[in-house]
Amino acid sequence: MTTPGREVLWTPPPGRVSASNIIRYQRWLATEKNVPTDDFDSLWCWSISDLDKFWLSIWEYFDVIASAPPQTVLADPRMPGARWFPGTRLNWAENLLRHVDEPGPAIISVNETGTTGELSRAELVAQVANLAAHFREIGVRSGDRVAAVLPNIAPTVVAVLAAASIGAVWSCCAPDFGVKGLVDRFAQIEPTVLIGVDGYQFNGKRIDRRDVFSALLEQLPTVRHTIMVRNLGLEGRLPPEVADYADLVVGDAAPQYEQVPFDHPLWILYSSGTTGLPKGIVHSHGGILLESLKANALHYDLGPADRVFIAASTAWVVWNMLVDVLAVGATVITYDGSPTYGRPDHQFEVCARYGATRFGTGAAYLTLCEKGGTQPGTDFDLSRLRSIMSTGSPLPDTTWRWVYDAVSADVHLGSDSGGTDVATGFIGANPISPVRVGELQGPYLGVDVQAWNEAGQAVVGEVGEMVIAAPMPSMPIYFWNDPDGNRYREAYFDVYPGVWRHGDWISMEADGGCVVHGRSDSTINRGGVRMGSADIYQAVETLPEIAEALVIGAELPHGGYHMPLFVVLREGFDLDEALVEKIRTSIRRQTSPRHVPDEIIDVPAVPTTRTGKRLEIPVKKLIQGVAPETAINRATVADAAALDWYIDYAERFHSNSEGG
Ligand SMILES: CC(=O)CC(=O)O
Repeated sequence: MTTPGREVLWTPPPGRVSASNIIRYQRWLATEKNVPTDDFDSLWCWSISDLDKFWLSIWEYFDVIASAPPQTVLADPRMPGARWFPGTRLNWAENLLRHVDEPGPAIISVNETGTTGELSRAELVAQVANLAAHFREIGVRSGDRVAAVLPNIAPTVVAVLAAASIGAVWSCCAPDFGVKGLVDRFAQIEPTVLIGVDGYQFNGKRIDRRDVFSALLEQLPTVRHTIMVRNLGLEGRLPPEVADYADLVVGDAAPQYEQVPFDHPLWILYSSGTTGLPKGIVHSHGGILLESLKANALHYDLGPADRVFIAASTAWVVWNMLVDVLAVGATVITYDGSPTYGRPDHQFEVCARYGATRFGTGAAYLTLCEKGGTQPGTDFDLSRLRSIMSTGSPLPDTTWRWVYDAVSADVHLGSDSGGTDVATGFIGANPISPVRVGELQGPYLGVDVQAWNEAGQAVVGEVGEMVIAAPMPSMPIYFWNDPDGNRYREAYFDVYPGVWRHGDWISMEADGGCVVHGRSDSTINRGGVRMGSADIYQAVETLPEIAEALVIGAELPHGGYHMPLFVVLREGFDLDEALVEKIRTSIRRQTSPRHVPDEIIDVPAVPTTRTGKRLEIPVKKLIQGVAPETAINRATVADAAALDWYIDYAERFHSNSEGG
């Protein structure tokens, strides 16, 4: 539901606005390019009205290192297949490692019990150069795939930079993946190098993954070279064919960067793959570089004095976004362990201890801290924290308020929505507009984002399909093993040819902000009224009795419709009549009577992907009678046992409806 005139929670102080990168960029645009803009909205309007000038301005303003300067910006604007900066040659890693003379470390490595080390900027450059020299020595060539199963630790950052520096294509999974999940992804891309880890830690336990590494290797016949990172320092010698990472990053190799075409593949990320084999999403050196310069400097206001902490799994695109902060010279704080180690607000403890100026996390984590009654602003010294990025799912209104009450009254809280598909946001934070409760501050520069009604018209103040009407440089260059581009087209362009449909419901608000209402492909459409699940979660998950919820609407044979709401109760509560009524009332009041579900069911857990997205579509399919093996790929589920309850429920639901 859109609410006009949402309450302003934070207004950036004038001194902070005038010192921001985006204001400096605006001044430069006015004086050097004769493009005067007054505020964020006018800057955004200009950025999408002249994509060529906008993206060229990003290239020039940030002085991209390249061997051939751009002659043309957007050579072909058609989607899919837009062609950016043809003829230029550059390297993403070279541009990320250029800030070697700035003060402060490049990487601070943290695990559950404290710091495990720091890498200076010069050390990072040297380690990357030595690992890259090893890759060259063993015959890895531009375009070869380097696959890694590594946690969020410094060697992972070194390895992605080293692979990219020679033009090899990087692909990483987190070490908590099982063998099947790893094979599903890596067998497709036929890597020549596999980098593994002896183990990782989680909640005080040291988890040995050497068996998984061996089992994976057996199923990847293309791998010619293996490297092990001894993260836990587990006893025992490595088999002779496995190189020890620690030996490969020392030496005196000079940095050397292979300059590649703008659209040369940088890394392969994966779609969630909940209903099929995960799709390999391929991004380019140039696209990711320009996007990270723009987003980190202009939207997140980061520079060399910043320290960015995100305890993201390496399987989540947000980890790639963490590495990308090196593009503006910021320090990366990596984290290996449980994000809630010892106490729910442990991540704030890490922010305080290591002086993070920016903290990125999932909305669900902030809500967990809120529900746990934590007061990080009182318990820890968060005086250096300037901004928080909440992403992954919409942030409930109570959590927006909690951040300002319990974390800091003077922090720039941004809720950002984008995805693996573009390795950035489409809509989210900017440092010069007010922060309003429940609202993303606005579109990202250069992103022609619109909400379309059913007639395909752009609407304001109404819920519509989120579309991106013009290309962005960081859109995928292609999907892996998709020679005719069919899978790419089906993923984004099957509804509106030539226009990217992302699959989210949003509203563009009259005040310039945006609201995300949930996934449009899991839309609840009851009697012709389309509703986003996020509005229902907002009404339900703010109740103290409810820990989490999942709602779906399933079209059934013969025109039937079933809309169950699954709730996980907090300890000490029962789903009695009174609570059922309370939930219904909350939904009715905060949304509308049509949003009230048919049934409210107490469940042990909400199944999610490994990156914490609720599995609405697979659960909907189960309830529509799709066989479990078709409805869901279990290897992609964070806790496969959580799903079994829904499989049983769907069976019971079907036998009851057949019987009745
Ligand atoms: C930036 C994002 O939107 C990250 C995500 O896909 O969760």
